[in-house]
Amino acid sequence: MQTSAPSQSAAPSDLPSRLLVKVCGMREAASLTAVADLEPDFLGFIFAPASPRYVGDVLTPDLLQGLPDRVQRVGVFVDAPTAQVQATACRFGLNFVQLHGHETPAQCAELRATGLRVIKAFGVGEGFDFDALGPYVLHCDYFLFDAQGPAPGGNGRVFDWRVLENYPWPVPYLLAGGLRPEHAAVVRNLQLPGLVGIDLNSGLEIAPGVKDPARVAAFLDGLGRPGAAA
Ligand SMILES: O=C(O)c1ccccc1N[C@@H]1O[C@H](COP(=O)(O)O)[C@@H](O)[C@H]1O
Repeated sequence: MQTSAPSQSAAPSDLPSRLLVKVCGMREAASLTAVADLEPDFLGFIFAPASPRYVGDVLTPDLLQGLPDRVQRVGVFVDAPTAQVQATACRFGLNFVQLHGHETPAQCAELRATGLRVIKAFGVGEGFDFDALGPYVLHCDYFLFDAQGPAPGGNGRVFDWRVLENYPWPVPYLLAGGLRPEHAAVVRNLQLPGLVGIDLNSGLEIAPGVKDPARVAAFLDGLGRPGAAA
């Protein structure tokens, strides 16, 4: 177990026995296949047009439908209308939506009512107000904590993870923000309440949206995940 859950967190039996790994910002077929072979728990696809990792026309539903079922497909959206998120999720067979903008608790609830699972992302800075998360607690499957930066996500910035020592809610969360292979050893030993997984993105790229499978493998190796080979 990678976490020490406080009394208000999910019961230990609800938490995975190892850190979940999401690799985000996948676009083209070659690196998608190579990274999927490394058996991440989630693969993320950016549906925010302003992102350099925007899937655009490069990603086809066929490409996603070819992924193994054990890999959860996550669509990342920034302030997109519910109907658009839902239609995209349906078209690409997404399991999760990651909401990386100013989406409300009501929108999280609406999307969850359609059967999608919801990850709500928050940018963490100094003096982060955990109370602001309260209205989201009943409507999200996971939270995701990322660094604040000029863009809504994908900034490649690491925040001070010690802020999360005071995490007070029962919703499990993923840690994101500028994670690179050299962080793996530290991440592996993090003891933060509620932490169940990590999200890897720009720190593992050859170019925006093109992941380097060797760097992904190196991170998984550093986490001590067996079977992760380049
Ligand atoms: O990656 C992007 O371009 C992006 C754009 C808009 C919203 C979210 C985005 N990515 C998410 O950002 C975090 C942190 O990424 P990084 O490691 O700092 O590059 C991660 O959760 C991505 O899913």
